[in-house]
This record gives sequence, C-alpha cells and structure tokens, in this order.
Amino acid sequence: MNIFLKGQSTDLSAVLLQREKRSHYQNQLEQRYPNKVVISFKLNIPGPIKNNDYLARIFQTGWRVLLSQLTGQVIEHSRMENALTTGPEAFLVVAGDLSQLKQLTIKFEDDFPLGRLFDVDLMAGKDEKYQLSRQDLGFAPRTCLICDQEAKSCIKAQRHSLMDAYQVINGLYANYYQENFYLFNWGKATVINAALAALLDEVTVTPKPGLVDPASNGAHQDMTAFTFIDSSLALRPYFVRAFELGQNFQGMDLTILFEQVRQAGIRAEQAMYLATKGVNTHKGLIFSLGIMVAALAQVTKNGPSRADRLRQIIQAMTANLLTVDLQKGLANQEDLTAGQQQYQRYQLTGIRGEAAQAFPMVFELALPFLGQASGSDNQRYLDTLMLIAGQLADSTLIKRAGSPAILAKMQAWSAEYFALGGSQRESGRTFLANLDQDFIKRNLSLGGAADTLVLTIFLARLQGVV
Ligand SMILES: CC(C)(COP(=O)(O)OP(=O)(O)OC[C@H]1O[C@@H](n2cnc3c(N)ncnc32)[C@H](O)[C@@H]1O)[C@@H](O)C(=O)NCCC(=O)NCCS
Ligand SMILES: Nc1ncnc2c1ncn2[C@@H]1O[C@H](COP(=O)(O)OP(=O)(O)OP(=O)(O)O)[C@@H](O)[C@H]1O
Repeated sequence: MNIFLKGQSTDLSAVLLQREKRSHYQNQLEQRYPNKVVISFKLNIPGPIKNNDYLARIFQTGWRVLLSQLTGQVIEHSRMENALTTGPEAFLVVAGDLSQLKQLTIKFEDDFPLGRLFDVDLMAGKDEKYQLSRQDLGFAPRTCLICDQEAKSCIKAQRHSLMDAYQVINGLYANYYQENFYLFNWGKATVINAALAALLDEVTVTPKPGLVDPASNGAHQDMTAFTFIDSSLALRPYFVRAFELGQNFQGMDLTILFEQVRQAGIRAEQAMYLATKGVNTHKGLIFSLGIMVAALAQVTKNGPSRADRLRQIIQAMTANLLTVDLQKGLANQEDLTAGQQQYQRYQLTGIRGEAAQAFPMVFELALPFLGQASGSDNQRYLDTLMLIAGQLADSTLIKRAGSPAILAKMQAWSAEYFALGGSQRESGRTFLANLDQDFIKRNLSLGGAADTLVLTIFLARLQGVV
C-alpha cells in the first residue's frame, strides 16, 4: 500500500509561509493566555504530499490519542485546520506544568506508534524557560524516521531518499490500522472515559430501529435516552473495578478473573436498576463491556499490546462460560433467561457465544468497517449498527419476534439499506426511518446489535479512529 499516491502537492514557500502563520498564531495565543501552555500539533511528513485522506486519518488518530492523554488537564482553547495542503495542524491551550506536559508529548512522539509522524511543540509565556527541548529534560533528540541517527543530521546531510521515507511511513500506517491493531497501555482514566463515552455515543445515534435514541424511545416503553444517561453514570464504579481487577490479576487461570468481574457485574446490575428505577438498560453491556475492560487492563498491564492478544485473554477468561451457563446451568434452573431458553430451543449461544469467541462481530466485522466508513459520526455509527444487525444472532430481537426466523429478515433489511446507499443517501435514510417505525409497531428491538456497537465504539475510540 502506498498512501502517497493521492493528494495535492505543496512547495517550500507554502510550507515556510504556513510556519510563519503558525508562529504568529502561537504568539497571539501566548498573549491571550499568558499563564497557560500553548501546544502546536502537526504532522511531520517529508516530501510534497502533506495532506490527503490517509494523512488526515493519521492526524485525527494522533489528535484523539493526545487529547485522551490530557484528560484532567483543563483545555482553554483549541483550533484545528484540516484542509491545508501544507498538512493538517491544530493548537491547544492547556493548563498545566510545562515540563510535565513536555514529558507527556515526548512520550506521545516516542511511544505511540504513529507518534514519530507528528511534531508537537510547547510554549509557555510566563515560564523562565519559554520553550523546553527534549535535551532540557534529559531525553535524546528525535531520531530519524529511517535510521537511528539524529533526525536533524540526516535531514541536513540529505542522507535518505524520499522513497525510503515513504516506505517507512507506509509501513507504519499499515501496521497501525491493520486488523490486529495496536493497543496502547492507556491507563485507567482513558479507558473508563472511552467506555462511558461509547455508552453515551450509542444511545445518541439516531434513528435506530426499535432502540432508544434521543428522538424516540423506540419499542421500549419503560426508558428514554435520559434513562441511559443515568444508567451509564451509575456504571462508572463498575468499569473502574473491572479495570482494576484486570490490571491486578496475577494468576494463570483467567477464568478466575472472569468470575471476579461477574461478581462485580452482579452488584453493577443492582446499581443500574437503582439508577433506572428498575429498568434493564445495560444488562448485556455490564457483561460484555465489563469483560472487555478487564481483559484490556490485563493485556496492557506491562505495556502496549495488540488486538489478537486481547482476544486471547477474552477467550481464556470465558473458557468455561458456555458449559457453566448453557449446559450445566440449564439443568439446575427453573427460570431460564431469554439467552438460556434460546440455547435450549435453537442451540443459539447469543451474547455468551460472542464472548466465548472473543467477539468476532466486533473485531472482524464492525471495527474494520467503522475504521473505513465515511460521513458524520452519526452516519458512520448507523451504518456500522446496520452491518452488525444483518449478521448477529441478536437474542433481544429473537425474543421479541418470538422466533429466530427474524434473523433472515434482518439480514435482508440490512442488505436493502446498504443497496439504497446507507446513511449517505436520502433513500437509505428514508428506509431506515421507515424500518424504525415498523420495528416500533411490531415491538422489535436490536438490543444485541446496539451492545455490539458500543463495544466497537469503545475500541475505536482507544484506537483513535473515531
Ligand atoms: C450473560 C448475561 C448478559 C445474561 O444473559 P441473559 O440470558 O439473561 O440474556 P440475553 O441472552 O437475552 O442477553 C442479554 C443482553 O445481551 C445483549 N445481546 C443479546 N444478544 C447478543 C449478541 N448476540 N451479542 C452481543 N450482545 C447480545 C442484549 O443487550 C441483551 O439484552 C448476564 O447478564 C449474566 O451473566 N446474567 C447472569 C447473572 C449474572 O451473573 N450477572 C452478572 C453479569 S456480569
Ligand atoms: N439504545 C438502546 N435502546 C434500547 N435497548 C438497548 C439500547 N442499547 C442497548 N440496549 C440493550 O437492549 C436491552 C433491552 O432489551 P429488552 O427491553 O428486550 O430487554 P429486557 O429488559 O430483558 O426485556 P423486557 O423489556 O421484555 O423485560 C438492554 O439490556 C440493553 O442491553
């Protein structure tokens, strides 16, 4: 893959002019916010092509990652220019200590896999040291993209060809956005924020067939979008707990970690019912997102990791799940849950099967799709939801329809939606609005697909692709 085949060329004079503009703007910001730190954030791409869809994607990913590292720091102002042929660039004004912030941005440039493609500059007006260099803080100067020498000396000596640089950048791009994607060792605050944001994102997506959204409570009489807000916030301590359980777990037998999360999940269900006055808003997600958060914390506890390792942890955690819940469980219980009934009647494993296979719908279908989808966030999420709904054995949908025959119909509705252009076209949007009305009339809902979308958004946020 070569990401430099498209895009408008720029030239040295445009680059120099833009540098002037940046420096002018940075000074203006310094005057306006004399006690704050001004961060200038841009890509650092050699050659004439400095902006195109691929480079913009890298930029957005980096921006997301940087912002997520700044959680807790007050951001006073930000500005972003995406469309410049000289490359996308952005500014942030942040409250905080200059040297701490500099360390954070050095970590971003050095440890984040796409970080070497960025240039992050910091300035603080009041500080004695107006700008800090890497060397001031005891860090080595930036190394060249291609070899281990100092970047400045390679540039000066013109040691490498542009093609060599392109090859490295193409490699970084392919490596980062591949299916087996990179997982940064995010830390608790970032992961919990991503989980809560994903819950709130999903309920905000409109119009979803039969589901609760801000415009309609769909085929759910007992809840509105507000109920989901209350429920999401009530789950915060549970996700913190799930993260801590995952991070602290030491043993070899990961089914024990799963049991610990499940115990916490049972308490979280009570917290949910208390917050929603007895309504089931997030039962499925207490289970699936709890597993995901704990597994992520476990797999990144000693440093960055990758999606396939995360999936291995999830599989190991849930190794006994189907046997315990669906085989032994059925023999001992009188009141079977919807999921258990569906296993008994149709051998469908539902949410437990998804978890035991480490969420193939999320990792193999929805995430790669969302990463490439275009349009507004709402459009990308609607398309992703409809893609999931066309393929998932959603136990909520089956329960409400009274038969798994609904799955073939759902597959056909999903295919029709995409044939009509999906969220990008008026015809697709009209189809979806009608489907929503139809679902409401027939009391159908897509609870499992909605949950799968939440898991997808959670990971996409951490990956930086939304
Ligand atoms: C496994 C869970 C989700 C219960 O499943 P149950 O059989 O009651 O319900 P059911 O199968 O209908 O699904 C529950 C929810 O999962 C979601 N869902 C449904 N189908 C799917 C699917 N194919 N993929 C992903 N999510 C799905 C929906 O939101 C649905 O409402 C969980 O609540 C549980 O383990 N309950 C037992 C008590 C417990 O241990 N609680 C603590 C939970 S950690
Ligand atoms: N935006 C959403 N709107 C509605 N349901 C959602 C939404 N997002 C996720 N869901 C999931 O759908 C489930 C709700 O489905 P449903 O109302 O059929 O479940 P139930 O409470 O088990 O059944 P019933 O309401 O028939 O007693 C929730 O547990 C939740 O996980």
